[in-house]
Amino acid sequence: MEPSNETTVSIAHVFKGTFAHSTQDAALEILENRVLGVDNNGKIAFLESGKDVVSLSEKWGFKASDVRQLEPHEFIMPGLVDTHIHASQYSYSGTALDLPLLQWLNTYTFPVESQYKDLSFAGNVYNKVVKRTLRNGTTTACYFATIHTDASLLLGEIADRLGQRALVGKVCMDCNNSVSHYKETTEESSEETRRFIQELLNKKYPHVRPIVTPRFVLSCSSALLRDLGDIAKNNDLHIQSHISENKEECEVVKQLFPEFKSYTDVYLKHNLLTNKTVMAHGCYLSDAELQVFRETGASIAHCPNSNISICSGLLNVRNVLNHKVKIGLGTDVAGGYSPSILDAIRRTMDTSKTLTIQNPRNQTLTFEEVFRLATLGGSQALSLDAETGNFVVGKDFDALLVNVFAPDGPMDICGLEPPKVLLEKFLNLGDDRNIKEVYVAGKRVVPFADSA
Ligand SMILES: Nc1nc2[nH]cnc2c(=O)[nH]1
Ligand SMILES: [Zn+2]
Repeated sequence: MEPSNETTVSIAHVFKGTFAHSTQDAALEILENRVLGVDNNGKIAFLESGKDVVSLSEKWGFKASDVRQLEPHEFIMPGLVDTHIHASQYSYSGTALDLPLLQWLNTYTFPVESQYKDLSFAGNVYNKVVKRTLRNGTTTACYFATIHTDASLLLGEIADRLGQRALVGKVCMDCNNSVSHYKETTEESSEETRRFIQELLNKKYPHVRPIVTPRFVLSCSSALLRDLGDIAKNNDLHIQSHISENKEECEVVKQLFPEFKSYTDVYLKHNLLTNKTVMAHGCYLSDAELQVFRETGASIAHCPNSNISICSGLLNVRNVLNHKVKIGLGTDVAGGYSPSILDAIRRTMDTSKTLTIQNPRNQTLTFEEVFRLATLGGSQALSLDAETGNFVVGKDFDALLVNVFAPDGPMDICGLEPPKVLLEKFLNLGDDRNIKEVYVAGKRVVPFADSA
């Protein structure tokens, strides 16, 4: 399309039909008969009434034939945000769910992760996990890789090449009593983290950034935690780790760090809780700890599949929301067996309903609230909501084009359904067959390019 005379920006895509997204005020806003334009920088240029399409075409310089008219059973929603996923554990997802956390790490996780020293092994799995998550609608992923710097850089390169927005973490750990070859010295871990950050930033990938990644308190010495807190602070970087996932883990943290008020206090005192920190799980955080999250702006990645699959616990999301702590959803592959955030949505509802069964005073989350957690909530939890998360003019267009009744898909048409019903059906019954197209920053990334 030609740039219009009135503006230097040109329009790359125009969609007309139904849009569903969340805002701070509304967990679900359905916009029918709207027209949305995406500019050549991948940003949302306008979102207006469908009646204005002629005047918009004159203003922005696109032709009527450029408008993509959605079918009645199609809609566009924001891309899904996975706030916590171990790319390196994808190879054994769907297996090894018979042990609790600490034994699970020693028996399955550390031996597999140690293999990522081999770049061809790493490249093979990392290609597959990025493609699988993109196909399932994950436009933003916050990844743990392994301790290996070059393999972690390769994950960044693959996310960039396939067009996924990603935070990528080289895992840091200088304590490991069970699989002793899978750890670094304190100096190595800090030095390699610096190299990882520098080399990833030097690539100037537009949508892939480094995230400082102490594995968790039990894998890191106090000296390493302090170094990582300093590195994050000096470079204004994101931070991710795990917290209060499992009762045995919480007990061991208490024994090893008796001088700290709580698990949260250990991270706080090592400068690891900031408004760019995301902590996975948090099943056993006290109200006082949630208050610290609120004060620091740190967020929680809720990983319900993992919490149930390795019998860790049930996070009370309602209580987290009542404390005004930022929260998004995570798959936590491979503690969680599914790479899909649609699955995380369903497990979040199941967990919430389980808590209501246990205590009817626990107010069940609504599907609209969980939709927000999976989209805008995730972007807020990763402090990326200035760029993505919903359809606000000026944000990047990260979106899914959903066809609820895709041929050979999992749902049948039984009548004309309103858009809210179509969305609810997709969230509960849909899968990648319904995700016809995926866009990240205005670029169509699914279906994959022939070269992918
Ligand atoms: N679920 C999960 N919890 C952890 N805590 C420390 N490492 C891990 C991990 O790899 N997975
Ligand atoms: Zn995890």
